Amino acid sequence: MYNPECEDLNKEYFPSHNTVRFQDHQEPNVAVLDNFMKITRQHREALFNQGIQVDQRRYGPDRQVVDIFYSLKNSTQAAPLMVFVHGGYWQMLDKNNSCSIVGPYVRRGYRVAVMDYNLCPNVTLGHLMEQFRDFIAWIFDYAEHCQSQGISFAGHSAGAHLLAEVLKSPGIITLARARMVSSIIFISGIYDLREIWNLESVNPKNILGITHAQAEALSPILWEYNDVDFWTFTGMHVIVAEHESVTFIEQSRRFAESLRHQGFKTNFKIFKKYDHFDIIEETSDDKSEISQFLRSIDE
Ligand SMILES: N[C@@H](CC(=O)c1ccccc1NC=O)C(=O)O
Repeated sequence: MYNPECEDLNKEYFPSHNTVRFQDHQEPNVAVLDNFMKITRQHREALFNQGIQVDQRRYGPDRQVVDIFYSLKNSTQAAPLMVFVHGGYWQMLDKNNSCSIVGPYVRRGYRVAVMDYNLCPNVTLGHLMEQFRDFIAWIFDYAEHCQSQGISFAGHSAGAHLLAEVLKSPGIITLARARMVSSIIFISGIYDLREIWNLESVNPKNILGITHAQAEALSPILWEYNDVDFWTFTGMHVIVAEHESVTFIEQSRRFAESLRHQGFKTNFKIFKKYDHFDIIEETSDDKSEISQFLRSIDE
């Protein structure tokens, strides 16, 4: 249990119920989510008015596609690559809601990959994580083909959970590949599935298709990582917003502790004033706290 004083586990695991914005709305939780959907779509549209190009690639059947954003003006094929993995409890959202981070990185000369993945219940969470490994293999092949100057990964919420796979993919990650990765940014993630696998609000009618044993096996906070020495030069950044539930903040803190304890170079930070949603929305704004932080990682 991450919040010993918790009265309602559903609220702990429903980020929209922990916002302090939209308090003049009848249902702030609905308003914050509607706003997130609207704003993040606008962020994608705005990219095309700034002369940013996109190539669509496929890493598998169905929804397994990646958009690669770049600017013809200020990036070559060998530009550093930022890869973003969206959240939505493995059952909602897509790449079109997930482009807020693109503009600032492209303006700094990066290519940015924003991916879609198959959602539950079309796949089980176990199957989704296998397919995510296919994506990891694909994106490293792509980066090698482009001779990318480096790769960074960022994942939000359930996307941060998926990202932990990068650290645990023997056979895909070689020493040379790990050395290409400058940073992995875990944003407001969920790393322990033991409390949610049978929580009706998060996993209604078990649409994730997991058993208790799988919930444990699919929890990065419980993993023992091999090849930690591959990652000596990679910074792990576990960050979380202030206006999240105690459970979300504690999951991030303990995940960071687990990574650090196992030998990864790990930074943990709570972002004041943000909630689960504007911590992503504001990545579109070069001047925001979160964008300044993301820039500081590269310096
Ligand atoms: N139904 C959830 C939505 C949610 O969890 C969520 C929404 C957008 C991005 C990430 C989310 N959560 C975890 O992946 C809520 O109301 O908080």
